[in-house]
Amino acid sequence: MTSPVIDARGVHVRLGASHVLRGVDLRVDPGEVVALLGANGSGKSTLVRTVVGVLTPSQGEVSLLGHPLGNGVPWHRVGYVPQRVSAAAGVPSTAAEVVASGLLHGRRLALPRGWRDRAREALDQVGLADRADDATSQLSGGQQQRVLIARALVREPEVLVLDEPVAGVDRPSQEAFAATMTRLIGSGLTVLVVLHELGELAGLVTRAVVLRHGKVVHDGAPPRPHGGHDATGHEHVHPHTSELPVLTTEVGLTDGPLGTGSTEVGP
Ligand SMILES: Nc1ncnc2c1ncn2[C@@H]1O[C@H](COP(=O)(O)OP(=O)(O)OP(=O)(O)O)[C@@H](O)[C@H]1O
Repeated sequence: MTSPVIDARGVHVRLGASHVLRGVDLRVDPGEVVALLGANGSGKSTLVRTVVGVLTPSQGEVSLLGHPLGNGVPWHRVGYVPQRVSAAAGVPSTAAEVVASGLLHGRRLALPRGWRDRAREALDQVGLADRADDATSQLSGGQQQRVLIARALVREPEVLVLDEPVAGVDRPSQEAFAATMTRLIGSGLTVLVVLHELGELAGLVTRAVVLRHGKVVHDGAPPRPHGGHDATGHEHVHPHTSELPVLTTEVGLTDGPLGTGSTEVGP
């Protein structure tokens, strides 16, 4: 039997007074592309932050690449793109420098030889090679997000964990990102990705896990795009109504992974 790349069992996470994750099991096998879906506040970010060791479960166990979370995890084989944060915070740095910081891990406190070329190659994968020497503060929010994706890719990870990687990124950049992912997945990359809509990644996702109130309510086939609402170019500008087809009906839920009242879904 294949060893899972990500193996979370019976995970509970409490943040302050909130019991956010309530007994989550999540297994991701090599080569899978698993989308994590769910309404706002259902616990998606909390789960991925727990998987990459940012948060500690109050109960349950998490293994990554066969190692229980802790010092033994080969972090250099793991890429993580957090939910949208500015790549420009703190000390002023160029896009290439931010990307190169992805080459630092564990005890590696000095950049390896050739880091500039590697950073430039990673930036090229997200269509930003020409901005390598620009200060990140001069980049738009969407471009900064692409810098963070490049920072995760520069390690040439075996597993990539992404929290809404294309939120706020324009359609051409989403397409470029999907093309890069297609190539990496073709060469064996394993992916766990939080998404609000499958969008450009729909064709790549092999399985969907839907969270609701901190519990897994679906683990199986990804929802099919329905009525065109997940299609390229669709404008997500209006709220759900009970008559509208939602992703949720595809996965047999009474409430949607995107949540009633979300503005994500429409015909
Ligand atoms: N530091 C914190 N302290 C207390 N509660 C928190 C903290 N961080 C998150 N939460 C709560 O945990 C719940 C889950 O949050 P989380 O960010 O994991 O949801 P999400 O599914 O990723 O949502 P979104 O789609 O909006 O990004 C929310 O109710 C949130 O308010």
